[in-house]
Amino acid sequence: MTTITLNKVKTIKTLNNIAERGLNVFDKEHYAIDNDDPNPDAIVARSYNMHHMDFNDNLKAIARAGAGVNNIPVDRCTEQGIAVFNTPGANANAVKELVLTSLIASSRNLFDGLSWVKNLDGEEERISKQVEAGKKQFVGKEVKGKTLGVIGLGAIGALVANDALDLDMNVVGFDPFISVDTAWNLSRKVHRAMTIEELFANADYITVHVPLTDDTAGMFNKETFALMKSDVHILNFSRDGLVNEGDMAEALKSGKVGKYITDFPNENVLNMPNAVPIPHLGASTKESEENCAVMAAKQVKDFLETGNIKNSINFPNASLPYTGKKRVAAFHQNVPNMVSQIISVLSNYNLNIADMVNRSFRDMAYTMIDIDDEVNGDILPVLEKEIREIEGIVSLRLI
Ligand SMILES: NC(=O)c1ccc[n+]([C@@H]2O[C@H](COP(=O)([O-])OP(=O)(O)OC[C@H]3O[C@@H](n4cnc5c(N)ncnc54)[C@H](O)[C@@H]3O)[C@@H](O)[C@H]2O)c1
Ligand SMILES: O=C(O)[C@H](O)COP(=O)(O)O
Repeated sequence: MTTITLNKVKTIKTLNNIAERGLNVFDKEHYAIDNDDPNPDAIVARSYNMHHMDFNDNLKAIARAGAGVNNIPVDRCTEQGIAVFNTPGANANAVKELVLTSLIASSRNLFDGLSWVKNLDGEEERISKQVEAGKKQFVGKEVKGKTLGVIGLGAIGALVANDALDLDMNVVGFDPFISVDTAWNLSRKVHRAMTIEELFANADYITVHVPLTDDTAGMFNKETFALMKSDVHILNFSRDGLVNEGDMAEALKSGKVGKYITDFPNENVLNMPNAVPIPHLGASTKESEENCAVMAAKQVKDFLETGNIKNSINFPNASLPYTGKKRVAAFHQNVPNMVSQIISVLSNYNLNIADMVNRSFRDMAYTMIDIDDEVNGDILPVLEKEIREIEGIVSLRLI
């Protein structure tokens, strides 16, 4: 359970390189960035693997400055009442640009050509002779008029799909859970595949933009390769676990898959001919790193200071204008009578309610209650103790 922190400097720990502009969101009067503090109030991270970490009792929030949260033990955070945030869309443009770059570059055999030319030596005249004689091995294909299949039409997939139309490609998209916002932003020229099999059957290039979950793990495997066109190019800027790499090696060897462009190099991929490993550069632009860091920091700061929640993946979104009145912020099980029990504690101390919000997300719920009256500091610890003792309360703050 978290403890109440009143007017003390809050500590933020970072686990990766976080852009300065983001860290500056935490003003020095109220926050310290301290990576050695064993008891931080919040963690800001990127891809750091947190599955092996124990979280301190005082930890209230973890912000992933980025999209994928498979590096965070989200269920354990929920059990401990720690809010986990990410930054939807903040790095989408950076990824889109690299996807389109790689799509064309690999189709034109640019990566192979570049490494070949770097190894040429000799006099200038000899080099140019070798170039003119050797370039035939890198004859590529134009993307114009070909079909791109986009799996996952979220922040990144939708941008890729729309821009690929401007390359005069036919675009087929598949996303059974597409959000209303994304659907509005998607060009009508993107053909909607009703099944993933339809997309596999028609695409010359496939790019995947879905999170790694139990449902999506290994979605590229020998059964699904069998449904694809020969010489299909597959681009994976999402996560390595989406691909069965043993099956991919076979598919590359047989020519079923012509190229495998992946942002997630590992020992297997480095040894696969026709794999193009990129060192996880999808989100690595100054703009994207700043967008993600600023968004993550603002969300954490707001949560710590007001209890308001935006873009959490395990707490419900909840917001109440913060007036400076004493606020009860409780994360609890989504079961009957929780709110009434909290209110009953307040009533016992004759405290009137100014405003409140209660939101639920799956099995959990979050309640914020603003107290109308000036609350005597002496009763705060008693209030805290009594509310914590309500069965089903997971974490509590009096802000
Ligand atoms: N390479 C990088 O640097 C980099 C950067 C950002 C994100 N990513 C990865 O890309 C993923 C997508 O990022 P995003 O910002 O577009 O996320 P997003 O949440 O905006 O979009 C994901 C989309 O996938 C869809 N989806 C989920 N399961 C699906 C399924 N089985 N079939 C088809 N669609 C499905 C969802 O409905 C959603 O629209 C992230 O989860 C992360 O793993 C990588
Ligand atoms: O999921 C993401 O946002 C990306 O994989 C980016 O990861 P990074 O922040 O470590 O570059």
